[in-house]
Amino acid sequence: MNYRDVAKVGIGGPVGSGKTSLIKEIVPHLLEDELDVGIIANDILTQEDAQALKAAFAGDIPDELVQGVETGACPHTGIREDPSMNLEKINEFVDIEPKLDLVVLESGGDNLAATFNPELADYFIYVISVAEGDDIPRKRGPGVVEADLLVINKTELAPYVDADLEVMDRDAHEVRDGPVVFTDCKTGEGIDAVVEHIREQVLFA
Ligand SMILES: Nc1nc2c(ncn2[C@@H]2O[C@H](COP(=O)(O)OP(=O)(O)OP(=O)(O)O)[C@@H](O)[C@H]2O)c(=O)[nH]1
Repeated sequence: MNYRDVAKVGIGGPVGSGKTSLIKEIVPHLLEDELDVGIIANDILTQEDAQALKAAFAGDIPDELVQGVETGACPHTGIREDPSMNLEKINEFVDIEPKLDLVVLESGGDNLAATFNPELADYFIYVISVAEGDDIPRKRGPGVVEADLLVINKTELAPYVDADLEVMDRDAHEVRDGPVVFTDCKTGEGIDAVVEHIREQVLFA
């Protein structure tokens, strides 16, 4: 068995939009489904996201199945043009845990153009934050347009940053055909809907 048999969910989006927080919220639901899950965090030069995720899942996921990939200057390159480092890491995971069901891949901060190579992610979730401004969807970034699922996070911050969620919803549906879910990782709002999409589209497809 190798990485080709393991379901792979890529989570991308601009710096600070809430990718790590989303993983912390969705993975416990997948573990409740008794799935064997691995996590890879692509980061520029540090292991910061990987360390945060290791700490979050200590005792629930073996340490060696929560790993960082240091991509150098541009994480986007690591998930798009040359996914080999990530694919090697997934193969290492499968050697460690042959029953592995799913790998969640986070791509560290990048611009609106970050998308996943189809070989690396069967399902691509793009996370933007309400706090980045309600005009983000209509800028038609490839992540927003092409992702299998668009997650618009930090909804409770909308009143503080003058963001109109209805406008974001309308614009998002105008620029893309796929689903859009609004989430708030602080309260857990919308997390069930994200998990349901993963179950339906990736795990039990
Ligand atoms: N208020 C609020 N804060 C959030 C939410 N989601 C994440 N945050 C906060 O936003 C900050 C960035 O969240 P992360 O999950 O680290 O974002 P990220 O996209 O993984 O960041 P990078 O890996 O640096 O690109 C943290 O301080 C989180 O606590 C949310 O739904 N609401």
